[in-house]
Amino acid sequence: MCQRCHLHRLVEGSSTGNRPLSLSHIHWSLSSLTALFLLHLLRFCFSLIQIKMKSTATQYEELAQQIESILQNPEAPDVHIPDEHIRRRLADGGRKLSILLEEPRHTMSRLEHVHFQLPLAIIGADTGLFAALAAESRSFTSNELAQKTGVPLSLLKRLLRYYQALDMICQVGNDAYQSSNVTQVLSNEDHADALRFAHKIMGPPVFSLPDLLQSTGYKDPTGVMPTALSRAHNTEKHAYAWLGENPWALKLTLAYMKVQFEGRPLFFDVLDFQARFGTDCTSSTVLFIDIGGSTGSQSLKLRQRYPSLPGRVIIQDRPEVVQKAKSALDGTPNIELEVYDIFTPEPIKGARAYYMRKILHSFADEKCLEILANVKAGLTEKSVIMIDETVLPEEGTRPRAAQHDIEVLMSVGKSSPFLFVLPLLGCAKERTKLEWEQLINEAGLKLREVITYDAEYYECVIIAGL
Ligand SMILES: C[S@@+](CC[C@H](N)C(=O)[O-])C[C@H]1O[C@@H](n2cnc3c(N)ncnc32)[C@H](O)[C@@H]1O
Repeated sequence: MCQRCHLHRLVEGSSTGNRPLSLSHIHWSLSSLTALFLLHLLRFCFSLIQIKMKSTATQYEELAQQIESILQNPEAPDVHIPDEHIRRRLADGGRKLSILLEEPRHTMSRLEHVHFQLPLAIIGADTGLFAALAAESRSFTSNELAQKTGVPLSLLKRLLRYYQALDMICQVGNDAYQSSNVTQVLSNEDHADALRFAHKIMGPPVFSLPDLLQSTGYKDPTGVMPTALSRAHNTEKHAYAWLGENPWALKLTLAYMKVQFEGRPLFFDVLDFQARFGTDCTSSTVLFIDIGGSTGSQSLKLRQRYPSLPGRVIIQDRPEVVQKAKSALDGTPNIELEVYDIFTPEPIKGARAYYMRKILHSFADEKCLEILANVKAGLTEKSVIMIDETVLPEEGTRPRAAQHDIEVLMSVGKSSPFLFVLPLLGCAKERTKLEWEQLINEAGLKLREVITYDAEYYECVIIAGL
């Protein structure tokens, strides 16, 4: 008897006065009722899941089609995403989705080969292949490219295969290669130097990091000499002193520093410097001191942004960098250069703004306190210190900032050998808001504001004063 009939009989029997049902019978019948109910519920859920799966599958199919159509015609006007926030959500989502969809073999292949990309990209730059492709918007045959680069066809074809597979160039036909947005980026000489920095300067330390950490029992190596970088380059010097003695490395490092800020917002985009710090200035007012200002990109942009703002703009840096800045800023009016060591008291008093971008992240807390004490010596009531740095979120940091933190972990150490035996005392690092607050308080300064100007990279300007 089916469960439905049994239920019918049960109801019928009790209402017609038939033979009374025993307790065990009733119990069994109730169980059957429950089972029947569950069976129906299960069927219902299953059909819902089927409908849902169908609609989800349709949605995925549609999404895949949309993505494919964007990829087929990346230059189409509707592909341009003017809203930066949406662009970032799509890029982040795409990257995370691609990883989420990986089978184990994909994960392994990605990690096993990720380090091929950098040296291969450098080969494309060194041979002039990327520059040749980027010079014209048409496609090229492999023969044409072999002639332009001087790379034998047999090798070139293998390189071209790799570059198209890794999306560094486009292949638009059997033997037709064209530049893409990535090729354009890689064809620029400053960009190639930044890649050479990542390869020649940061490559050896990062590959030796597992052994180094293992040999020290995974002690925090930041702020400690020797660093992964100093060991890999066989020097006892701090990274900046080593750069001073190696012009080839300084050239690549300056390119890297320059390139990493290209196309990104500046603090002036959210903070009106003139209105905040530039009132009542005369030509003799010291307006802006760019401490560790390198070849002066920020000072230059400040001048361009406020062309009629009077006052002195001064870059202070190490001697070899000031030398480079002289040629980089050749002929730029209204920007002065001064050799200055941040570990000595600031020689210029009463500037409106003492600005430091990407300086303090290279030093351990106690070194930062020395630097801040030196700057503080120059402050008056009207002065501010502007610390332009990454302020790491406590959760969900994007790759770039997290990678940068590892970069400073490998690169910069203390100059005091005494502190080598006290490794936990300090660390050069990207800092969270709390860590910045603690550092500024400890320096005896008042934290006035933390202004985010580049949310994608957590870049902020931290304003402090007396
Ligand atoms: C990471 S770079 C930042 C450069 C520049 N502020 C920018 O954001 O593009 C650090 C700078 O600090 C400078 N620097 C390092 N040690 C220094 C010292 N002891 N005295 C003065 N400048 C120093 C370096 O030469 C370099 O230009």
